[in-house]
Amino acid sequence: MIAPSILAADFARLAEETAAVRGADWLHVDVMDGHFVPNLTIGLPVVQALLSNTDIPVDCHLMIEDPDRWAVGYAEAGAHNVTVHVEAAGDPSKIAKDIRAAGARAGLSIKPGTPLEPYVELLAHFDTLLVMSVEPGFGGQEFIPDVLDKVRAAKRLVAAGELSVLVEIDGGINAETIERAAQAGVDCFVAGSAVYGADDPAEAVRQLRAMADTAGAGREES
Ligand SMILES: O=C(CO)[C@@H](O)[C@H](O)COP(=O)(O)O
Repeated sequence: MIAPSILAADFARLAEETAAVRGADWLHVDVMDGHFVPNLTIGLPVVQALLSNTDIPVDCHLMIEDPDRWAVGYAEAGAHNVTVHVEAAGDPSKIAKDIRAAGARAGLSIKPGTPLEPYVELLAHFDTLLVMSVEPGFGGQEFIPDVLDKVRAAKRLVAAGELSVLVEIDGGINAETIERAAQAGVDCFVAGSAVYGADDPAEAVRQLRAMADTAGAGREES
C-alpha cells in the first residue's frame, strides 16, 4: 500500500492535490501542533474538508500533544485510520478503544529512537504500527535505515500470531529506499516528496507500489 503524504503537497490547492494521487491506497494527513513537533500544519476543520472531497481512505497521523483529547474527533469525522504517538499518549489503549468505537482503525506510532519492545502488549489494542523513519516534523528528510529492525521484529511477531497489526513506515521513502523497507516487511509506505515532487504524482504512486511489490515478494523472511 502507498500512502502519499500531503505534507509535501501545495496546501493552497489541497483538493486538486488530493485528486492528483488517484489510485493511492491511503491519503496520509500529517496533523502537527507546533508542540509535540516543531512544525504546525492543519487540524480537524481542514481534515473534515478533505474527507468530504475524496474517496481515498484518509490516514491521519497525529503529531500532537494530548491525543487523548483530540484523536477521537478525527475518527468521528470519518478518517479511515487515526494514529497517535506513544510518546504523547496518556492512555493509549483507551484512545484506541475510542477510535475503534467511532468506526476507524487505530494506529500507534513510534519515533526513530523509541524502542518497540515495551509496547508489544499495548499493540494488541491497535490495528496499525507506524514506524517513523525520520524524526517527525518535516518532510524531505533522509531515511534512517536502523528503524527497519523494528519493522522486522514486528513482522516476526505478526508471523508468529502474537501480534496483528499492519506495519506502516513514514519518512524518507522514495525509489532509493522503498525496496529495503519492503524487504523488511513493511505493508504500507508513506511517501511525501517522492510523490508530490514528481511530475506525475499518480504515476509516482504506481511506480513506488511496483517497486515495493517486487521487493516484498523476495522478502528477507520468505
Ligand atoms: O510525518 C512525516 C514527517 O513528520 C511524514 O509524513 C513526511 O511528510 C514524509 O515526507 P517525506 O519524507 O516522504 O518527504
